[in-house]
Amino acid sequence: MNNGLSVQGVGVRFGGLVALEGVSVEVPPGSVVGVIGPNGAGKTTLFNVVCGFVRPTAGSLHWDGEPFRPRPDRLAAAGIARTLQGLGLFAGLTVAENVMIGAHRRSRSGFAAALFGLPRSDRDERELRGLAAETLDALGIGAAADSHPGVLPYAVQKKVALARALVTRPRLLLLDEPAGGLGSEEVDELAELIRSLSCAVLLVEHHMDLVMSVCDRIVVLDFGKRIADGTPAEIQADERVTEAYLGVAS
Ligand SMILES: Nc1ncnc2c1ncn2[C@@H]1O[C@H](COP(=O)(O)OP(=O)(O)OP(=O)(O)O)[C@@H](O)[C@H]1O
Repeated sequence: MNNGLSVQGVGVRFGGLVALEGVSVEVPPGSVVGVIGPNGAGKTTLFNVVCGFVRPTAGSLHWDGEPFRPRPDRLAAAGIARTLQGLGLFAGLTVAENVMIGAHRRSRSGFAAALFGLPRSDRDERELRGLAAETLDALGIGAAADSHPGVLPYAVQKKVALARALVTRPRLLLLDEPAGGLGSEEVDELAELIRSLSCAVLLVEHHMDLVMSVCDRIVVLDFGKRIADGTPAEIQADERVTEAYLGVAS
């Protein structure tokens, strides 16, 4: 079994509807793997399986060679972080505090203790603040640390959500449509950022230019099945992929 994430033969049924059938995806350490496909192809369902939001009805997952039953609340401890389509930021907390929530697993007494000023949390809180500031700086938004998310442009809010994921120093980052709502310059910036990451990335995305420019490999889903898996050049030349997107029967 390879290191990294391995999804093997995964199937998901919602009642009578087959959302995924026999889908396999490998995400080796340090690689960027994209998942694309027309609307309803099963991309989000696959993402939710890896996050532990949806339990597969068939197949298996392995993480670093070990059988893996993901649970959303245990992802960070496993070295996996995610961002979701919605930003999920807390409007009443500052940007720094939002990012600190992502880092709380590194703290002994926990973010809640820091937030409510419980004993022995001072050092942890300082450590968390330092980590959050470092991560925000790395994303070029350190100046926004004390702002509330609501007053910031959408693209900056997306970076805050990304900082909250990256502050855990994950070995695998799961991104669900990170380009959604961004302008073309912002997407270019996002591409550069994804390329600069040292962790592995599983990227579910509609934005073809982004997927083609950052992915080492791309998996294409259609009606819940994997119809192609290859390099961006291979995927662009694959007739089955063009047919799936154009809705032409193969
Ligand atoms: N919780 C659910 N209950 C019932 N059916 C669902 C559920 N989630 C997804 N589906 C169905 O499963 C199929 C795959 O949906 P999914 O959202 O994974 O596709 P997608 O590729 O992410 O689509 P899009 O690009 O539109 O986001 C669709 O037919 C969808 O209606």
